[in-house]
Amino acid sequence: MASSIRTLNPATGKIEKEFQAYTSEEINQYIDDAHNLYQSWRFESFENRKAVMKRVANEMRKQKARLAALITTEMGKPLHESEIEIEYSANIIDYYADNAEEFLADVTLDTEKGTAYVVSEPIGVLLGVMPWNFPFSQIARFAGPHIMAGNTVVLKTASNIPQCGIAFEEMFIAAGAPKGVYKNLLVAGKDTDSIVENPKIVGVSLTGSEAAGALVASLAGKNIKPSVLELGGSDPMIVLDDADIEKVMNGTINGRLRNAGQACTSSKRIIVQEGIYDEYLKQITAYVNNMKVGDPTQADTNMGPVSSESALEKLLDQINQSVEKGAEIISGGKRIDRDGFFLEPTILTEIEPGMKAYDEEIFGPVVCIWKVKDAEEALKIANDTPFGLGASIYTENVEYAQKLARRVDSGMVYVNKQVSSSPELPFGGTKHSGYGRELSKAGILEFLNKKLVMIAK
Ligand SMILES: O=CCCCC(=O)O
Repeated sequence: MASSIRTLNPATGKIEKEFQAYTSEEINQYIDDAHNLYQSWRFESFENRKAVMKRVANEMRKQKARLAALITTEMGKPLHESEIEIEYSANIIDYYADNAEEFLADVTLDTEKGTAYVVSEPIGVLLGVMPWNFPFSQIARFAGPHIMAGNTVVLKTASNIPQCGIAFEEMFIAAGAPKGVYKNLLVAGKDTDSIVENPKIVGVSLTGSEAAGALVASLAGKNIKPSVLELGGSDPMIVLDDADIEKVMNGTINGRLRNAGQACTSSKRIIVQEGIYDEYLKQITAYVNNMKVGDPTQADTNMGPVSSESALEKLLDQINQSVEKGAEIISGGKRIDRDGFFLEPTILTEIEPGMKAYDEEIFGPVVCIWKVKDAEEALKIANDTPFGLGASIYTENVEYAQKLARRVDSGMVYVNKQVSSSPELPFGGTKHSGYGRELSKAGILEFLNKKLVMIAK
């Protein structure tokens, strides 16, 4: 039987490598190793943890070309985007190596009862369940903070990027990290449940679909384990009449078409005020019609394939079903006739509730545009979603943008820029986009025992 853990190059449609899933004995052994190492790692000095993690980040930079090629082969993003992702991943790891000690310093409390302070202690072995769309940076933002905090981690990546998962672990081996601090688990999705339930796993962080998140979080909850969920999104991008069209175009290109639109924080609903609508539609149509879509290893390629045949089929179904119900295709809308899983970059307008383009997350290069009378109508559409990850607002009236930002139901609002991430800025959502935060100081605080020490007077 063919393995479900495999590299299937989405640019060619060819299987390049298959992997055998670990047995449950192997999985348990690796979790035991992580648990055993935790007994000493938890008391390791910040200086020593930092030295290990700095070497991991350096290895990543040294091996950037090989790692970027693996990302592109396994999930299809253009090579130049993969290289940026490797740099970014190394930066995240450096950020926590440099700042963890300060973030986790004891906090003295004001009390008349005596001397009291809170110590931030690690809690044990954490499971990360990470997706394919950013194979390295998603792991970095999990492993970087929590290993620096003194936890140890095991990691399950999506089944379509096994070589990226293995390569991430190789960075730790090359850095001389102690065995057990980081372990990649080659396991199929169905084995995740038993890992969450393993008594030596004390917390889980998942980035992925709503369905996967609900399942993993319910198992974690049943076993009294904390979880962080970073799930889907249908981020609104509100464009007001006085917006700078260049910023709006940059925001659309980087915020909707980068990574072939396969980002949780992609601007999936672009809501444009009527005064700037025609100019925007003209410019975005011209851009989309001139995009170079194709081989992601070529330097001049703007967009590669989507991740899989099933992802492509789902996108085509979402487009076609919406069109049947009255949505209009301004550009694209079809599969590109070549090997691999390529979708024409697509522009859709006239989208109404009841259409998949309105009701569902569109995880691909489909620019969905709404025309609205004013900011109030824009806000109504923006908040009409079960998701609440990010949002962006484009206007030259920054004061007004900040007022609107407080009325958007989301975990992040960017003004005059696409939603993105940065080591020092918190990342996460509300509603069905999940809970908890990654990155920044907030990210390292998720899996800790905040222990009170109180010395009575
Ligand atoms: O799919 C979500 C990944 C977030 C992308 C980013 O880090 O900007």
